[in-house]
Amino acid sequence: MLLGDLAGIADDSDVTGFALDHRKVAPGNIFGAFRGARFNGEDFIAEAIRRGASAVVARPEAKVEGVPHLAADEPRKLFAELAARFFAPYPETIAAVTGTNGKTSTVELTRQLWRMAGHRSASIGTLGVTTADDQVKTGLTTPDIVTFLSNMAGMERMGISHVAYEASSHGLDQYRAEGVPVKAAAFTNFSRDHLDYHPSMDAYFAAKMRLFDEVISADGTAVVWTGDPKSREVIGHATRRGLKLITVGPGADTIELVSRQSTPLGQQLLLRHAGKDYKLSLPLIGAYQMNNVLTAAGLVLATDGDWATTLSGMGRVSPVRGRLERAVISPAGAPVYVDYAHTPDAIEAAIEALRPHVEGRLITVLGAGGDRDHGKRPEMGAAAARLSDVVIVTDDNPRSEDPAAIRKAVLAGAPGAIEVGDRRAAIAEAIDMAKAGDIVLVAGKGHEQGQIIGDQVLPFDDVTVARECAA
Ligand SMILES: CC(=O)N[C@H]1[C@@H](OP(=O)(O)OP(=O)(O)OC[C@H]2O[C@@H](n3ccc(=O)[nH]c3=O)[C@H](O)[C@@H]2O)O[C@H](CO)[C@@H](O)[C@@H]1O[C@H](C)C(=O)N[C@@H](C)C(=O)N[C@H](CCC(=O)O)C(=O)O
Ligand SMILES: Nc1ncnc2c1ncn2[C@@H]1O[C@H](COP(=O)(O)OP(=O)(O)OP(=O)(O)O)[C@@H](O)[C@H]1O
Ligand SMILES: N[C@H](CCC[C@H](N)C(=O)O)C(=O)O
Ligand SMILES: [Mg+2]
Repeated sequence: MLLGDLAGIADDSDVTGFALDHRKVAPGNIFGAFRGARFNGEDFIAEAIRRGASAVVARPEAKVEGVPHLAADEPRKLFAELAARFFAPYPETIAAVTGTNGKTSTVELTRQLWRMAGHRSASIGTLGVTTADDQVKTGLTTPDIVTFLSNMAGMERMGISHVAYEASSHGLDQYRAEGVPVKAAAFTNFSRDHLDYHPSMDAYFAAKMRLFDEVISADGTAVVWTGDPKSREVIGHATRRGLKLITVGPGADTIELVSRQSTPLGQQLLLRHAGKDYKLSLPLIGAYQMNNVLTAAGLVLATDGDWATTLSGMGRVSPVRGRLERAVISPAGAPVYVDYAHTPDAIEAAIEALRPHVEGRLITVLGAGGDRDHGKRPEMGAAAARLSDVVIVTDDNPRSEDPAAIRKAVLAGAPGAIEVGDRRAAIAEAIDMAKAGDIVLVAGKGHEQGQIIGDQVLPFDDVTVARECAA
């Protein structure tokens, strides 16, 4: 039986699919009724059955009448397991990436390195589903489990053999990033974010560690960036699970970063692998991008990649959209960079990446998102104020909140900063004040194509706006 021994389902050939939202139930679907942040899915069970649900996955306490009740204390987990069996098969080589910052970059760079090694590869994450020829948006970093599994299965049918995906802490916590055989899992770093959702930093870290404790296959390989204060703890999780281990970064065993020097267009690295030293010219600026390239290389080695091909690939990677992307050079000659930094640590990383290239002043434009972690706002402001010469605080997706109150919270950490609510006006002001030798950093939105105000999404692209302001 395809779905195994499911109590009460006599013939699972009647199962036509899986639905998480009762409005999407088609006859024969298995409905997952979960208690969420806004709704209790159990309230929609009767309606889902009226629409033809063939069974319902829900907590034992839920009321399910007329169709089999597949009960579990953690129904999202059971639903993921059953859906995973339904949608199989999947691409042969799947890798996952977790960490506070760098997931999108790492999955994208992994996809590129695999492709350069001759594989048909794809990535799933904040940028959507990316293949060599296409990019389709999903709206979330880790899509819902049905979208995730059906995309994975679809890619297998398209002949894609290698997929790297982002496992966000929300995704891991809600069992929406699993069910597929994960051969390798990477950890990038850990710092403050999402404390609106997770009750504490420990809970946030624990959500991420599910990737190593449960999601990755037992015979898989953990790839750990060594330059983070949490790296040792992650290695502990991997070791306890009996995973193979690849470490990359300072003092690492597999790819050791021996030295690094910024150059005008990138960076020169000295790497040590298997006892030998190798020079690498990386065509991307910023230490953080190097971290992500090495982590991606670790994933490629963990999935049977060979060193010579991977090393040569690293020298040819393309920039990741919205990550230290040079949008334009201002009329006065100041480069304007767009970067997706939206955590205190990322603001620091983005500014540090640009600092070696600044002769005059570094002018940072930033805001913080509404309906997200409030505590990170002053910390983001403080990081920007400490490391920049001029800070302009503006709006970044206020969502349902009062934009002025969000700016006030950011300004609390950046007392000398200039406040310009309208994002276009803020970018224009930064570009106008920039002189030759200065650099402008527009942080927070990266690749995003809209400004979310209330429940409206107004078209907005930092790169385009910067070009228009510089014209
Ligand atoms: C807080 C959060 O993560 N919420 C996600 C979660 O929703 P939820 O389970 O809490 O859903 P809910 O709206 O309360 O509804 C509960 C259940 O009732 C069902 N329902 C609801 C209404 C109805 O009429 N009928 C019905 O059946 C829903 O389908 C759901 O199963 O599961 C949904 C489907 O899987 C997600 O769409 C939703 O993402 C919301 C929109 C969101 O904004 N999420 C962000 C915070 C997020 O997940 N971000 C992460 C990290 C970003 C990063 O990379 O840093 C991401 O992975 O994108
Ligand atoms: N390895 C890293 N270390 C520190 N900061 C980083 C690192 N990688 C990326 N960043 C910062 O984080 C920003 C977002 O990068 P990226 O999109 O790759 O991360 P992410 O983990 O996918 O983010 P999200 O949680 O929003 O999906 C970058 O623009 C940069 O400012
Ligand atoms: N995945 C992140 C993206 C944040 C991007 C920033 N522009 C914001 O809106 O805060 C989140 O949903 O928290
Ligand atoms: Mg991402």
